[in-house]
Amino acid sequence: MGDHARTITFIGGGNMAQALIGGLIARGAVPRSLRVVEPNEATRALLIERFGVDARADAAGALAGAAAVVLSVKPQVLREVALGLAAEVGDALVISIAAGIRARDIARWIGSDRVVRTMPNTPALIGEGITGLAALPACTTADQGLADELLGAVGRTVWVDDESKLDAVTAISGSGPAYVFLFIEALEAAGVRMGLGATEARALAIQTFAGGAQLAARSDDSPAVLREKVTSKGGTTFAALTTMRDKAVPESIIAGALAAAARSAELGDEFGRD
Ligand SMILES: NC(=O)C1=CN([C@@H]2O[C@H](COP(=O)(O)OP(=O)(O)OC[C@H]3O[C@@H](n4cnc5c(N)ncnc54)[C@H](OP(=O)(O)O)[C@@H]3O)[C@@H](O)[C@H]2O)C=CC1
Ligand SMILES: O=C(O)[C@@H]1CCC=N1
Repeated sequence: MGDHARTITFIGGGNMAQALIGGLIARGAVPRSLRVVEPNEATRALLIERFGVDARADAAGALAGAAAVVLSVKPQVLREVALGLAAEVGDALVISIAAGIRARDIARWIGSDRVVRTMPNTPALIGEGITGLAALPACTTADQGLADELLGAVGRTVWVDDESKLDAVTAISGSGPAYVFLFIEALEAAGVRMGLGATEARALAIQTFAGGAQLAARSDDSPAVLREKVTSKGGTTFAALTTMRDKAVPESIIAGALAAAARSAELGDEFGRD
């Protein structure tokens, strides 16, 4: 971040807030310039010990002088949290990372139209995140720049032209790390079943994912062409892919992602509006 002393207040210090905070500090943010309002005492202790941030139980005064407030609580409690911040928000830009909840609902609750809705992911912790963002029209160029800088410090940023597309972003990259971990877990289990040690099976699976992803990112070939280059005629990969197709693996992945997007929209209906 350019201005290392700028105050950013997180409301909710759970898994995703910790990934963002860890990533921001690794990129040079001053720990004490990050405030976190977190009701859970054990989580507060962890935030202080691990990151050295200003963790507190009470939101009163926590937004004083803050450039932005990052709403990082579960969608189910966002309405209550935002209503409670209406008297505190002042000039702070409102950035939500909550799945599903629409920016206009947050704006109504918190009493500010300067709301940026975002969908980051946990690889932010190691600076390898990717975040989808959409801003309400009242946001200035500077507001969008601040949100981009904040989330861009922990990975890539992708602005979408229509906020509803964030449901799809959630299904691909927000929830996506969990699909990757599931795949790694399954490959590790397969390796163990074939007699490899768990440690070596995991190392093989993880490096294969990392190497495959990097190759896909850097190569001029499409993922489909790269896949064909692994698949020798009558060989082992062909045997694997035929079995995976028989078991509808590609369709299952697509169906899973569609379910995530549907749940995102549903969260907006269920816990948004009023
Ligand atoms: N995890 C992920 O990969 C991603 C999550 N998100 C979004 O981030 C948000 C948080 O998710 P996640 O970090 O996984 O969830 P967590 O449950 O880990 O974190 C939420 C934290 O907020 C605390 N909290 C509850 N009520 C309040 C309150 N009134 N004021 C302040 N803090 C409160 C919770 O405490 P307690 O546990 O005691 O209730 C908890 O520590 C969600 O909206 C989710 O959709 C977005 C992208 C990716
Ligand atoms: O599972 C969830 O609802 C959140 C949003 C994206 C990742 N985790």
